[in-house]
Amino acid sequence: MRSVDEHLSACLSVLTPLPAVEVPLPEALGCVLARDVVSAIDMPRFDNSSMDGYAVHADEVASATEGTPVTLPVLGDIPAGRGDALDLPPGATLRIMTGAPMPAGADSVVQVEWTDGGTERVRIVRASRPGQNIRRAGEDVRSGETVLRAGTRMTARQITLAASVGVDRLTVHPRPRVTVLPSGSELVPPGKPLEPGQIHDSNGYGLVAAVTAAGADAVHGGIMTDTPHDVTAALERAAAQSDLVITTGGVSAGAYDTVKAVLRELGTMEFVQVAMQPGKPQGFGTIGPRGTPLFTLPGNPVSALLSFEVFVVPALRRLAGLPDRDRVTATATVVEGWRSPAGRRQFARCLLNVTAGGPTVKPVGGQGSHLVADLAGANCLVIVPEEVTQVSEGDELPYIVLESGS
Ligand SMILES: Nc1nc2c(c(=O)[nH]1)N[C@H]1C(S)=C(S)[C@@H](COP(=O)(O)OP(=O)(O)OC[C@H]3O[C@@H](n4cnc5c(N)ncnc54)[C@H](O)[C@@H]3O)O[C@H]1N2
Ligand code: MOO
Repeated sequence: MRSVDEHLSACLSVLTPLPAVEVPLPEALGCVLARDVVSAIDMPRFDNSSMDGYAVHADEVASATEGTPVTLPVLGDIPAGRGDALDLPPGATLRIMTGAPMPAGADSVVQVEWTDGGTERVRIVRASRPGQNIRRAGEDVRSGETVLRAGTRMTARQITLAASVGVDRLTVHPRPRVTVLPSGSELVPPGKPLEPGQIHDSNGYGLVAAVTAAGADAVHGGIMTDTPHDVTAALERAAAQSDLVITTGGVSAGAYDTVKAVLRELGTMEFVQVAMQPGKPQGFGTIGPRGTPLFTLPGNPVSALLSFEVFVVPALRRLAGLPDRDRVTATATVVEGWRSPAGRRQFARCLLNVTAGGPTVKPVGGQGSHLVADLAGANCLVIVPEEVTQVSEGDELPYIVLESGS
């Protein structure tokens, strides 16, 4: 059997980031920048007020208190967006709004709460230091500065920055387009009645959700029945339309394991047994004229979703242009033991509890590959090394956090 790490390395070795494309800013969400973003402007663009108030000469209001207010004439208003060059002469104020450009000569802003709010004359009851309530040109970003580096993933924060510096198109690695193809003649979509021997397709729905949660674009390509013609047509269509294809089912030792049979003809595939539990039967390769990567995940729903976490999430990161990442960042103390198969790395569905004494884990019911209710109740996967057959209370084990269900 191949180790988990060997199989992951073999899959990743044929994957490279998707070719860069230029997209409108809103479409860049979730994508990884392929080119640096350089600002052509200072940010703020000009000295401006951070408060609604009055632009003043600080030395003229230095003595202002509730008991000894300073009263000055108000020469006019500067709303945000006013663009004409204004001067503040000595002995006067201009009413100014948040974000409005500072008039030449003024060196401070008194916020309106420290005044009587007058429009002809204003009574100021507190001093304001030089520079107070002024946001300086270029203090955030300098013109010519690289504000976002290639390799950065675009979230709402980076979109805000790009928009602020006026960039409306970005060069990015696109979000991978993924087609999920569940296989099995017993499968019926949820919402449809079940005839004897039939079950609902859960892998198709679960994996589309998992792909989306991983930041890629997913489509359910329809259920493939166990006929070679159906499987061939679905695989060829998916390979032509996608950057990655995921199938489930039909790859172990069954007489009707059609996916495996068809792919032996159609693609450059490797079917292996991986020393893990769940997720032993795995396949990876490329199909179609574009060499579209393809994962054949096992059909058992728990096996399919956990294999996705272990192998497909790193593959999607690679295609999206993100660096490899070790998802194990901590260990937790076991508070209730369980058994693990000899010679296989177990990904045990557990409940993680972060306590004052540190994180603890305990198993959620059974570890069978068909137990989807227990899977839904888990919030982490504890990784039990290949040589361990009994996990005991007090053991310290690494874990992967799953997306929170609460
Ligand atoms: N003789 C052997 N039998 C099996 C072995 C083995 O080594 N020798 N391995 C077992 C393990 S481990 C797994 S995992 C499964 C994987 O089998 P397949 O990938 O070929 O999947 P299927 O046989 O098509 O289905 C397995 C199971 O999962 C259900 N299933 C399939 N697709 C879906 C779906 N979209 N939604 C919900 N449930 C699905 C299917 O009905 C079966 O119950 O093989 C073991 N057998
Ligand atoms: O290895 Mo299978 O994936 O346990 O059920």
